[in-house]
Amino acid sequence: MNADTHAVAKATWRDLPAAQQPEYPDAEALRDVIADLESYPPLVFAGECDQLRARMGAVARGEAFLLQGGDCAEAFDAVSADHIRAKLKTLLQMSAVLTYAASVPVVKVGRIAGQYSKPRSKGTETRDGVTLPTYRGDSVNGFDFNEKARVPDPERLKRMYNASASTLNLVRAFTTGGYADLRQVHAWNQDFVKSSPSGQRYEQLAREIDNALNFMKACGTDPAEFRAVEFYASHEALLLDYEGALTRTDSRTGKLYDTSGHMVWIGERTRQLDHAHIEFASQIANPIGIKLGPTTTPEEALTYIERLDPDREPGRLTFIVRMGADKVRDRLPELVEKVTASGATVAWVTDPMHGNTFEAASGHKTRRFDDVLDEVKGFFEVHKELGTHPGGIHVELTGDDVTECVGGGDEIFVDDLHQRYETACDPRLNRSQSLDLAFLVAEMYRDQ
Ligand SMILES: O=C[C@H](O)[C@H](O)COP(=O)(O)O
Ligand SMILES: C=C(OP(=O)(O)O)C(=O)O
Repeated sequence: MNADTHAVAKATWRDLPAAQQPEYPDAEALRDVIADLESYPPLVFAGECDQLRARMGAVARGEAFLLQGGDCAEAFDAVSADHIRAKLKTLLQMSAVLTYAASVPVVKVGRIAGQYSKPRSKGTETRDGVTLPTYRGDSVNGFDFNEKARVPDPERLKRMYNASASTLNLVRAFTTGGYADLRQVHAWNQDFVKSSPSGQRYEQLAREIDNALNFMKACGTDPAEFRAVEFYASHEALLLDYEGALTRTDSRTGKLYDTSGHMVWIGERTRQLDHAHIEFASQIANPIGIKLGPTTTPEEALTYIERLDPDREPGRLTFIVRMGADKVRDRLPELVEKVTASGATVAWVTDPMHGNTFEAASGHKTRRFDDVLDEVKGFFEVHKELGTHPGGIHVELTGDDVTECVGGGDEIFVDDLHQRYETACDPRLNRSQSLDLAFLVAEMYRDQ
C-alpha cells in the first residue's frame, strides 16, 4: 500500500445517492473519524484479496465450493476468544464434511471481522408508544432501546475497525497456529455424530471420512494443508464512509482495494444500479458479492456483470441468491440461463436465510430449519437441471447453542425461542443446526 496518505483521490461513488446510511448529528466529528481511519493501517493485504479472487474463480468454474458464514450482526461485546473460537470451530467442522462429500476444495470465508452494520426495513422502532431510530448495527448506534443509545455516533466506526482488527488477529492465529488441524476437526465431528439426536444419520459419512484419514496416515501422508487452513474475512460493504476510508491504492498494481476485508458484498437493499454502492464496488479490485432477491431481473443481473466484471474474470463476481424456499425454483432458472448464455462465468451461491424469515407469535424473528434446507435443495435442483455449478452456501450462524431458528435434528420449538435468543438482528443457526445443514448439504452434493 502507499505509505501515509491513503485517501482515495477520486471517490466516484461519493456524489451518488446511497441508501441505508446513518444520519450523523455532527458532521465535523464524522470528518475527524474518517481522517483517523484513513491514517490507520489496512486490515487485509491486497495480495490476499487477489488470492481469494483466484479461489472464487475455481468456485465459478465448478472446481471448488464456497462456505461463507457467521453472525447476522457482530457485536462489540462479543469480541471474545470464546465466541470467535466457537464460530470458527463450527465453520471448520462444516467445511471438513463438505470437502469430503464434494471432493473439491472448500473455500472458507467468514461473515466476520467487519459485519457490524445492518440495513433495516424501517427507519424507526416503536415500543410501548415510544418511537426511536432503529438499531443499525454496533458500528452505527447502540442496541439498547433509549434515545441516547440510538443516536448514530461516528466514534463507533473506530470501534468497528479495532474490533475487526482483534478478531482478524485471533482468526489468523487459530487458522495457522494448529487449532484448525483436520484430525482435530474430524474428532469434533465424531463427537457431534455420537452426541446429537440426529447424529446416527451421519454415521456412515463420518466413518468414511475416518477411513480416508486413517488411510492417508497409514500411507505416511501428512500434508501441511491438514495442519493449517486458508480462511478469509467478508462483510457487507454498507457504510461507505468506513469502506471508503479503508480503500487504498495497492502499490504493486495501482488498483484500489477495500482493505476492510478480503471479500465484500452489496446487500439486497443497496444494490440499485444508479446508486453509490454499486459504483463503489465497481472501483475496487476485491472479490465482490451481490445479494439477489426474488425481484431481480435477468437484465439487472447482466448489468451487474457489465459494471462489476467488465473483464469477465471468473472469481470477481459472486451472485448470492436469497429468494426464499417458495420462490427459488421459479425465479432462479431464468437468471442462471441468461447469465450463462451471456458467456460470463460468475459464482452462484445460495443464501437460504434472508428469504425465509418470519415473526413467531412471541414476536421473535425466526426461520424454520426446513425452509432453509428446502431453499438449498431448490438451488441445487435448479443447477442440476441447467447443468451449472451450485457454487456454495452463505449462512447466518453462530457456534453458540442459541435458540433463534426453529427445527433441526436437536429440535428447537417456537416455545423455546425465548430461552437463548441473543442475536442483535436476524436469527442464526446454532452450532448443531449448522452441522446438520453441512451434513445434509454434503448428501445433496453427492447426489448431484
Ligand atoms: O440481515 C438482514 C437485514 O439487515 C435484516 O433482515 C433487516 O431486518 P429488519 O427487516 O428487521 O429491518
Ligand atoms: C442484510 C443482509 O442480507 P440481504 O441484503 O440479503 O437482505 C445480510 O446478509 O446481512
